[in-house]
Amino acid sequence: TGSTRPQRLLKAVQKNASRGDPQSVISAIDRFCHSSEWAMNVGDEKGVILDSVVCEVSPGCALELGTYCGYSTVRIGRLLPPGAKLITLEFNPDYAKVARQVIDFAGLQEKVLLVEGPSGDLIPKMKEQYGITTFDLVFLDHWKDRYLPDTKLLEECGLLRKGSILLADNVICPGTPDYLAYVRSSPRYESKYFKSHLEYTKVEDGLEKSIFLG
Ligand SMILES: Oc1cc(-c2ccc(F)cc2)cc2cncnc12
Ligand SMILES: [Mg+2]
Repeated sequence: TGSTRPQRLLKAVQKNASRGDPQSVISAIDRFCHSSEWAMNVGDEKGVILDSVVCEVSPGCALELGTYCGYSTVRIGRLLPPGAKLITLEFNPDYAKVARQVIDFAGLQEKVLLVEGPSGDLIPKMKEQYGITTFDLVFLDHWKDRYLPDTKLLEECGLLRKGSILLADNVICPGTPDYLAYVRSSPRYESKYFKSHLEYTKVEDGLEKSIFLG
């Protein structure tokens, strides 16, 4: 039987990147996606915006919803301050299997905890199972119909604090209209749109950055 796209992406990392060098892992995946096969990583253009938000927030505790192959996990993990942790949730076991190997190849396994399962089930367990008080940064990059319910769940579970930052991918393409309407109209958020392009294409997309006001 043939390989899957995530497996071919992993092979490209193992072939073209250097073990323990996160930047080389990022570059190898971007090269694979530009020249070989498109894949739904946040990509290099939106990735620069992600990097700038991670550096600005400098989170002690971050959450990623939607790991896929671990590209944005590595982008975030490489910029975390010493002792900081990133929890990343992935529903698809085949994606999780590849992502673990990409994260390990980058040498970030001490900073990153990948948890397999549906975000709606895992978020309510964050405090008791992983000792989380609140998240300083949440990167939303999973199924578009889960952005709004998971955001409300984070609020209800007391996992956001005054100043927590939500950064959402794909708010234009594929689009998350209910989430955008919510964070842009709610008095509990201050929201800003960063215009960009769908990874590895010229199609418009962007990131929405929302500050939770408490
Ligand atoms: O960044 C992304 C892009 C796309 C996507 C797929 C097909 C298409 F035509 C356009 C966009 C889907 C995603 C699902 N989860 C997380 N991120 C995604
Ligand atoms: Mg995305």
